[in-house]
Amino acid sequence: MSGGARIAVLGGGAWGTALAQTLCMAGNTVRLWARDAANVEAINHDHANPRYLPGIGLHEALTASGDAGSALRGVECVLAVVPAQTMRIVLETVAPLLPNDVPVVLCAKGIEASTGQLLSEVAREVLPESPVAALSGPSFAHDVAAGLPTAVTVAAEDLGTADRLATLLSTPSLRCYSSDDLVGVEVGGALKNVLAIAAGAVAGAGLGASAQASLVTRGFVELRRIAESFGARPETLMGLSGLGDLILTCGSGQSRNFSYGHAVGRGQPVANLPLAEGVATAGIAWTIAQERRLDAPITQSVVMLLDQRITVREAVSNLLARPLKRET
Ligand SMILES: NC(=O)C1=CN([C@@H]2O[C@H](COP(=O)(O)OP(=O)(O)OC[C@H]3O[C@@H](n4cnc5c(N)ncnc54)[C@H](OP(=O)(O)O)[C@@H]3O)[C@@H](O)[C@H]2O)C=CC1
Ligand SMILES: O=C(CO)COP(=O)(O)O
Repeated sequence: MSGGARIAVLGGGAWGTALAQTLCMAGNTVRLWARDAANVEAINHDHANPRYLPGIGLHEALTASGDAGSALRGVECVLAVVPAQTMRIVLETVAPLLPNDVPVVLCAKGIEASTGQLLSEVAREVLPESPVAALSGPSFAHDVAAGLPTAVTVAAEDLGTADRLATLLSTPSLRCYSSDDLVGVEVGGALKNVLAIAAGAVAGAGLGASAQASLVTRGFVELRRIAESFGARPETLMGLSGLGDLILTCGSGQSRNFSYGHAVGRGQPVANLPLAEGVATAGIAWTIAQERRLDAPITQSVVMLLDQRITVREAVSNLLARPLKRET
């Protein structure tokens, strides 16, 4: 169990603040780095992050800084909690400030759209000397920040590293399981966001709970197909970071990806909706599926929907009209 460690969190959004909060509540010293001065000010002086975590009072020991060097000084672990598409630039910013042996735990869920790289591959390129891990699983920031019970997986290629980090990052309300299937944990977390958009779109279009359940189930088949092509283990995909997170995000309006899809399904404007990681991941997931000749019609439908090449009803009609096949 966590307690007494110095930990840095990169990113002052909902998830970074929530993780910092639970780690502080467990007795750790957590310093959060955020680029937005108003955010830093609100965390330090009002013990709040009203933009990203409205209604949550933050622990008084949680401090923030706009200076990455100060946030990283003397830490034994770094949590990287910025959107997937900005992970590379943030890691590049902190690279000169980070001692080699300090592990970096990637907490974002996505695939880098410009390269098709997993975030662990990005991290290894930018921080070749740092141990890299990922934290993923069914966990809404608001729930974690409020101290509600949550379980996630912490994965690293070296099981000893994963075990140590799972111990370091577990708190009385956040239970961390360890795994050495880093790729499996990462890909499951990234792809479930694409499926959450699909589930939200079906719900928003009013196509019924049966359609939603079928879509999520067949979407999970695609997730497994694509993830296994990366070398993910089936049991990882059946765990917290795969099926667990799929159940959470494909069935709750609390999910930003589901909400994004819901707005698309209702024909509402999406321009001002909060971050939906699945938007960036959908295109690259479909590209990867095509390159590897993997059947992924739901992923393809999400891409076409987001490009406004098809409506939700047309997408679902097309899926239903595919040649009948055995359930594999
Ligand atoms: N929210 C949740 O419930 C969960 C989120 N996640 C994952 O965590 C990741 C982050 O999500 P979340 O915290 O919710 O996102 P938010 O949109 O709440 O916050 C994103 C944060 O990242 C910062 N940021 C963005 N770009 C940069 C940059 N180039 N340099 C420095 N900081 C930057 C933003 O700063 P600024 O305010 O200045 O723009 C903001 O503080 C995502 O991959 C998400 O899928 C995982 C589990 C749960
Ligand atoms: O990943 C999450 C919960 O596990 C958060 O999902 P959203 O980004 O869709 O809100």
